[in-house]
Amino acid sequence: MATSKFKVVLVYPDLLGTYGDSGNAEILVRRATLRGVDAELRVVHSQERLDDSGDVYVLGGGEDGPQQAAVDALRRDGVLKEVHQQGRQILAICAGFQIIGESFATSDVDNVPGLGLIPVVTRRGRQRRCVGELLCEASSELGIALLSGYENHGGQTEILDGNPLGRVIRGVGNRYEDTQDGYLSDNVIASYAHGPLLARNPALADRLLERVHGLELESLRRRDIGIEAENLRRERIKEVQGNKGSVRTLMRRLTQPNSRTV
Ligand SMILES: NC(=O)CC[C@H](N)C(=O)O
Repeated sequence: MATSKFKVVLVYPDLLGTYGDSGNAEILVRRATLRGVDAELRVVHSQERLDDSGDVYVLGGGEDGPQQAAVDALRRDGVLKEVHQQGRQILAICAGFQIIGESFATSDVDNVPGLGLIPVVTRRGRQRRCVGELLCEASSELGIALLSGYENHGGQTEILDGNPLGRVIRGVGNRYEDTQDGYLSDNVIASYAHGPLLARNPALADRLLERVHGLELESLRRRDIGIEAENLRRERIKEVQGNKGSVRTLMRRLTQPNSRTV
């Protein structure tokens, strides 16, 4: 860990906080605390210098204007790039995902330089916006069967090198041309899924915590978690399945023993 206390840094919630994405940071702190970890949430607004002693940096979604303001401020600040190079963990949703890539488009500008932390480019979509429930099969290395979320974006993201977070079962994800959502590397988890993503998929929060160097986690007892998170997850997955496909097949995958979902 960067210091003796586990620290989650919520990056610019004044600009990047659509659909309750700031909740991802709260969930990380909560699930660490439940395991006896001394954890702290540090909220940094866009007028402040970014805290460079975080273990996880959380970026949410945003409309085009705030997204442009956020990338300008983050470039000037320089800390996110530094901590990424040092291997600290980053969770980036939607606009946050686009910002950490090589470039993205807004409704006014075709090619806004991103921070260049991950090799993805986002172009303006020519088809309708991607709006609605998003359901993905998670990358097998995560040991989670399904990821549930909600997407609302115009940008279309192409991965130039590396792997997505998941394969899209329902919805669009990165772009219409393929069935990928997000990006996964040793220290980046990115996705188009709001929800917030970690509220709908607490097992992903745990995988992220497990990636933090030096963080010792006691196992989480079921009674500490409550059944709300599981119910929310099931309800959203069932909702998607109401439109198309077999509920039974998906529910079986959701509850399969090796899925490690909680
Ligand atoms: N929900 C979002 O974060 C939207 C991201 C970006 N402004 C787009 O429309 O593609």
